Order: sequence, then structure tokens, then C-alpha cells
Amino acid sequence: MGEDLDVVPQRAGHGGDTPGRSTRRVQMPWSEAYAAARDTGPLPGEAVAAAEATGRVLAAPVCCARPVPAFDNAAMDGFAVAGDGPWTIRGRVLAGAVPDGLTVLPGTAVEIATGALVPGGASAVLPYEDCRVSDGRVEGVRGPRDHIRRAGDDLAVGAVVVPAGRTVTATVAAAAVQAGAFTVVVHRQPAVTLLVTGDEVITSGVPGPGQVRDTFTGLVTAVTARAGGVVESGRRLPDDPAALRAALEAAAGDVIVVSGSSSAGAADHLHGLLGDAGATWLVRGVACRPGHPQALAVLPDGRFVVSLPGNPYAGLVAALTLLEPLLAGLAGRPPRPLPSAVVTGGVKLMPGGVRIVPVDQDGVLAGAGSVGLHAAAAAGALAVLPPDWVSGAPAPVLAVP
Ligand SMILES: Nc1nc2c(c(=O)[nH]1)N[C@H]1C(S)=C(S)[C@@H](COP(=O)(O)OP(=O)(O)OC[C@H]3O[C@@H](n4cnc5c(N)ncnc54)[C@H](O)[C@@H]3O)O[C@H]1N2
Ligand code: MOO
Repeated sequence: MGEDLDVVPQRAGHGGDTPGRSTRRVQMPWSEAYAAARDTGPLPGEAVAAAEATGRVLAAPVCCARPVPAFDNAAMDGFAVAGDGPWTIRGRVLAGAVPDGLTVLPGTAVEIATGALVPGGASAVLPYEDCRVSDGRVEGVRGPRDHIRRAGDDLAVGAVVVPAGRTVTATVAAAAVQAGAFTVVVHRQPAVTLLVTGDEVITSGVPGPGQVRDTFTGLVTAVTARAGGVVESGRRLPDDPAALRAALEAAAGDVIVVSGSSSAGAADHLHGLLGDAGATWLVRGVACRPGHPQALAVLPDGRFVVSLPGNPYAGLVAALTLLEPLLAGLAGRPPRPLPSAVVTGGVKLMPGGVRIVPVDQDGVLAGAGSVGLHAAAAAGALAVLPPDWVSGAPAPVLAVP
């Protein structure tokens, strides 16, 4: 666990606080940091084929473009008839056929399939079950229902199929297509560039003395996907300010995630570079353990920078505290309260802040430092424990990716 250099549990650090190198950082309460990340607002909408929009959030309502049903069609297999019976059979219309010029005259019938376009003149469809057919004639008694589905019976043009703000599911996409809305307007997916810093970090092979294997690429990719974003590029960088500055300048997309370089050491350049670049802090330090050095800034051109502390468990905490809500907000997902669960066990709490601890599906805490990921991996979730938490009380819970 890192040293508590600067625990000042009060709110501060919102916009306007220009980054610069400093070892003393005011820490924002965890719930405010989470909300600040989540409330950055959605990206604009774009038109996407309904069938390809699954998982995206509607930026505009889906409106009915063609009536449902789109044309008068038979609700039953049988005979479309006009006038009183018996009726002389004059033809057959199957689904998909266009009975151009075919009119059902009084006293005549057309054999018809469910879903087939009902020819002009027909006043009802008699199901086979209600008919007798002999010598090219149909006899039967019309019931109270005409068994014709009229155009627009279910939905009229202009009606709202699904309101804005809903996530496109397979059913939403199918309903849109059924209503003739073949494209839908969804919030743009936030695009992420991941910069993995650290001379000691390697991305393949067995680490040599002083080296570690990168743990962030997979975690950030999973958290990003879960929040509705997409990692468009990832790079490993040495602890070199010029390389980090160039990578920050060149990074494409909406959000730059930087792992490591979050602290105050001689090799930690991120904060100074963000200051040089004129960035504005939305969050700079969070009153939580682990993960207190995490930060969120916005560059003058609107790109966000999320700083994940290099210690792997602390970085995971930060990815769930800042990255996931930021991306979910940018993707247009409506804010929802975090799920909460009854948590039991014993842990040293953090005065003036929250302790974030792996918790299993039965609500039992597992201990964890700021480095090892094993407890989070085995537990599957993290409990956010306020300073006054007692065993048996509920606490917000974050699912691990
Ligand atoms: N003087 C202070 N020192 C430190 C403080 C502090 O407040 N004052 N905070 C400590 C805490 S807490 C954390 S967390 C770390 C944050 O460090 P950085 O974000 O600057 O990260 P590094 O120093 O580069 O690395 C820290 C640690 O993490 C390992 N690491 C880095 N990247 C990866 C990766 N991609 N995969 C796996 N492991 C990684 C790295 O090898 C180091 O062991 O600062 C404390 N120090
Ligand atoms: O302990 Mo640090 O808090 O690893 O982020």
C-alpha cells in the first residue's frame, strides 16, 4: 500500500485547477470523483444500421417510418372473400406476391396465405377451418372477425417505437427494422488510446530482473468494452517525458488512458506534461485506498486523460472509479446507482475516505494490498467501504471485469 502523503478528505480539485508537478494533492471524495467522471455528458449521435447498433445508446427516439403492418394482409390461411357466399374461387395469393389488378368481386373468393397482401375488394378472410370447398366454390359463415390485419393497426407512421436513452438490444433493433427505421441514431462510441508507461514493463515473455509483465492492456480493454467504448490503439512507452509528450499529442480518440507515471517520482512525468499542455483537472487524487493518485483531466482540445496508478490492483480500482463511468457517460448510458450488497468481514477502514476491498458473491471480504490482483480475481467484485462501515452493513459494489 502506498504512503498517505496527503490525505485531505475534502472536496476540491474540480475544473479550473491547472495541472503542475506537486507532491501535495487535495483528494476528492470517492463518490464525487465517480460522479464527476460519469457526468461528463454523452458524445454526439451518429446514424448506424439498426442491426449493427446493439449495445449502443439511442441519442434520438426511434420513430415509426412505415406503418406496422405495412399493408393490409391476411391474419389466417384461408379465402379472402367479398359479399355474401357461396363464393367462386378466382385465384390464389401467397405471401410476397403482389396481386396487381386482382380485385375480389362480390360472390368471389381468392385463396390466401397468412401475411399475403389482401387484394382490393376483399372484406374478410375465412380460415380454412370455417370453410367447405367443392367444385371450385367456397361455402362458410363469416364470423365476427374479418381476419385482416390492416396497415398501421399496430403502429402508425411517426409513433415512437423506442425513446432516446434506451440501449439498443436485439429486440429494439428488430422493432426498429419492423417499423421501417433501418438506421437509428446512437451516441458515438468513445474511442480510447492506451499508453502503458514504465521502463520496467514488458508485454511479452518472462520478466527479467526488475521487470514486470503488463497487467493493464487486458483490464482496460475489458472495462472499455463493458462501458460501451472501444480501444483503438495501445502503446508501451518508456519513462521518458519527450516520448510521453509526443504520445499524448498524437493520441487519437476521445479518451487517453495512461497507466503508471501518476505519482511524484523522478520517472513520473504525466502531471507535469498535462500542466504544460494546459489541461484542466476534473479529478486529481481521490480519497480512497488503494488508488489515491488516480486522476482525470481534459485537454484544451476536449480529449480526456485518465491516469491509472501503476500498482495493478490500484490501477484496477481507478479503472472502475474513473474510466468506466467516464466511458459509460460518453457512450450516453443513463446514470444508475451502483448496486449495493451486505458485506461482512474485517478490514482496516480509511478515515476520511473509502477502502476498496475485494468481496466474494456471499459478501465476504478478502484482504488485498495495492499490487496483487489475485484477491479481486477470486472474489469477482469490489466493495466500496466508507469510514463508518461495520461488518453486516451494505456497501456499494463494483464488478471486476
Ligand atoms: N512519494 C510517493 N510515492 C508514491 C506515492 C505517493 O503518493 N508519493 N503513491 C504510491 C502509490 S499509492 C502508487 S499506486 C504508485 C503510483 O505509481 P505510478 O502511477 O507513478 O506508477 P509507477 O511508479 O510507474 O509504478 C508503480 C508500480 O506499478 C508497477 N507497474 C507500472 N505499470 C505496470 C503495468 N503496466 N503492469 C504491471 N505493473 C505495472 C511498477 O512496476 C511499480 O511497481 O506510486 C506510489 N509511490
Ligand atoms: O496504494 Mo496506491 O494507492 O497503490 O494507488
